[in-house]
Amino acid sequence: MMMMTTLQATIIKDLQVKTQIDPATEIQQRVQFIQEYLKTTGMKTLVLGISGGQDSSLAGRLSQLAVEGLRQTTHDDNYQFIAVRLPYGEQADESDAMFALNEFIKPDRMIRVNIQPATDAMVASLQTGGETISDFNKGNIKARERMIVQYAIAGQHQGAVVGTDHAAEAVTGFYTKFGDGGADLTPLTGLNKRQGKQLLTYLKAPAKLYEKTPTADLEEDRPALPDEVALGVTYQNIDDYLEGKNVDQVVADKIEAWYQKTGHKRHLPVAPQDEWWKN
Ligand SMILES: NC(=O)c1ccc[n+]([C@@H]2O[C@H](COP(=O)([O-])OP(=O)(O)OC[C@H]3O[C@@H](n4cnc5c(N)ncnc54)[C@H](O)[C@@H]3O)[C@@H](O)[C@H]2O)c1
Ligand SMILES: Nc1ncnc2c1ncn2[C@@H]1O[C@H](COP(=O)(O)O)[C@@H](O)[C@H]1O
Ligand SMILES: O=P(O)(O)OP(=O)(O)O
Ligand SMILES: [Mg+2]
Repeated sequence: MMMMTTLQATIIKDLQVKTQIDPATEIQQRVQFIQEYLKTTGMKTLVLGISGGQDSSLAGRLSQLAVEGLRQTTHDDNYQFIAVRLPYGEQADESDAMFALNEFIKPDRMIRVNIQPATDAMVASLQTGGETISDFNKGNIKARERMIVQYAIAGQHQGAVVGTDHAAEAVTGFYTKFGDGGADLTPLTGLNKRQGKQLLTYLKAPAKLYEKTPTADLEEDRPALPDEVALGVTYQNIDDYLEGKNVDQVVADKIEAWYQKTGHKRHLPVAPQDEWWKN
């Protein structure tokens, strides 16, 4: 076991993680944040891809609660949440996504777009141009196609794209840059994975939504690859680390290596005047 290091303390501060949370307060503040963002920007809708996983279930429900509250206080029915199903062809766990939508999120509207034709066309065009795309890299194209669809829908409906990034993903940079990392607002920022579960429990989400194994499910060679296998550390490890608890040195080293390697994802593109990347 190691004691908390300076780097661990810096990461916790940078990612704005609280050691302990009050779920009711977190939900109220995060819903209020979404509402203030819409009112201040003049945007009317929220757009978010729903995979059937924990994070989009939580961000989706908070989005729906936010627009319902706005409709009540402003009497403006243009405030709407648009949930988007974005399968690549037939999604193996499609029933989980529909369960999340119908039994918990209950969005105003649902749109389904199959990202397979666009993804495959891009890979084929790259092949024609002389670039053979690996299965892993194709996975990132899928995540970016999902981003394109969400922005296309947002563009049609005065919408803002909601991102599902949170501290337990941000610390390892475990998302596709400008793919699922591309969004207008991220209401889950600062939460770790178990705090997300606490919020879902408070919201009376069916347990299977937060007991599901987290996966990006982007690779065809390794379908439904658990995030924890890809990362080499568990979310329990990551959550403990982010709460300032003692974790094994080997675990801390792995988390910190991911953090250092993915700093570029937590910043805007680098300009000549920037210094942060030299650290
Ligand atoms: N669970 C999830 O949330 C989720 C979702 C999607 C992807 N993923 C995972 O996230 C990872 C995404 O893959 P990735 O990180 O290889 O691809 P990425 O496209 O997100 O990031 C790599 C790209 O970032 C740029 N880059 C790399 N190093 C840089 C640096 N030092 N400075 C500036 N730019 C730099 C380069 O353009 C490089 O191609 C994969 O492991 C994937 O499975 C997880
Ligand atoms: N199959 C999917 N349909 C809709 N939206 C999806 C799908 N897969 C991923 N998403 C969105 O991307 C983020 C990130 O997913 P990770 O599992 O964390 O990689 C997810 O929250 C959805 O908004
Ligand atoms: O982003 P999601 O909803 O797919 O959740 P998870 O990361 O747990 O798969
Ligand atoms: Mg997922």
